[in-house]
Amino acid sequence: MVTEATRKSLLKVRVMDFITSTAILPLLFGCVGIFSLFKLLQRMRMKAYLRNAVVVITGATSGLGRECAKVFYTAGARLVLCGRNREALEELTKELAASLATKVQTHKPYTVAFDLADPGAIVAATAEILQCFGYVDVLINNAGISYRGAIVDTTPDVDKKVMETNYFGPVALTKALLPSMIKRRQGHIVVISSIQGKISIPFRSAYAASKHATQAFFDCLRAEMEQYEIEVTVISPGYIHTNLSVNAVTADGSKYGVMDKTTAQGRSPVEVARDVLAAVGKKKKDVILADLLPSLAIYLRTLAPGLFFSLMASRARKERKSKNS
Ligand SMILES: NC(=O)C1=CN([C@@H]2O[C@H](COP(=O)(O)OP(=O)(O)OC[C@H]3O[C@@H](n4cnc5c(N)ncnc54)[C@H](OP(=O)(O)O)[C@@H]3O)[C@@H](O)[C@H]2O)C=CC1
Ligand SMILES: CCCCCCCCCCCCCCCC(=O)OCC(=O)COP(=O)(O)O
Repeated sequence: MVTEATRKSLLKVRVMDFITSTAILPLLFGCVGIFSLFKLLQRMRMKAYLRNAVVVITGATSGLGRECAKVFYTAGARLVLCGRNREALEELTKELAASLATKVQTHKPYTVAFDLADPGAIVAATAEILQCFGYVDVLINNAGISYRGAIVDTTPDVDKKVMETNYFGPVALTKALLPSMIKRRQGHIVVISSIQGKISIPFRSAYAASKHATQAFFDCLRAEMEQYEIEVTVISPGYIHTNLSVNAVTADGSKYGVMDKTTAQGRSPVEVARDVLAAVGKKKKDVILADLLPSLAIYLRTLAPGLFFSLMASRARKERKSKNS
């Protein structure tokens, strides 16, 4: 009598016989080999792309920008670190210079302090960068500010401040660098948007609007720049553990000053910076760096907008209730 165990082991033997007597095994090894080779070539191309590249990073004084500075520095990029706080930029430069030796040659970063809300300062900063380096390979528009407030309470100045920092500033900086990129037929514009560039959640009107505008502008830019071989990467992260909520502006223009639970529980900026490096190295066009729920919410907004709007209205009710209690 044939037992269940014997039947199973007979089946195993037959499957193994089939695999070894046919071309499946060599085919399997072949596929794994080709895949590994592809990955190796991709990594090599990525490293070569960023080594010695002139990379401008805005908002390098803290959070994601600071971590991006570290990973691009380690990759051998020639960095231009931007922010408003000159001392913080100098401190980061010293920290990078003191970091342990890497496999590739590293370069002392150059720093430029300017306010993205000041169009004149953007023009001057761009002239300084181009005079110093001659060209820019990669611009990472990372600097940004968030906001918390109800639309009815929010002053127009607050709406403007958020739009200036998150939208008009990056747009002006990008436009100032584009002519030199077009001339070289080479360059890469990166922008750190947000999941809120794809969906809008209550009490974030100015922030979500600025990020939606960012997504739209840089999508247009990608299409227009294709003829010059200039790359455009839009990166949309979910919550990251930085000071974004602490630095957020409120309805009356004052600083929010609170580390929100969602922010505190967000991804580590170190990990997100690594993902940014990979996205840039692979010349990705549009990247979402978020958990499953925010990613699903983007599909829900497109496929079942009615349901998405109900969920957001209920979120607004809950938030209002918890504020009033
Ligand atoms: N943290 C999060 O949960 C998420 C963040 N993001 C995006 O990531 C980006 C980085 O934010 P994050 O690191 O989290 O926040 P941080 O508040 O830690 O960093 C913001 C950076 O922007 C700079 N900045 C702010 N305003 C200006 C200005 N007017 N001119 C020039 N620089 C300015 C700040 O530099 P300084 O003060 O020196 O000027 C600082 O370096 C932002 O675009 C944000 O929208 C996207 C999704 C989620
Ligand atoms: C098919 C089932 C789909 C279920 C979807 C349910 C809808 C859940 C809503 C989820 C909302 C996620 C919001 C994420 C927001 C976010 O990640 O923002 C990133 C930021 O920029 C953070 O800035 P903030 O200043 O708001 O902290």
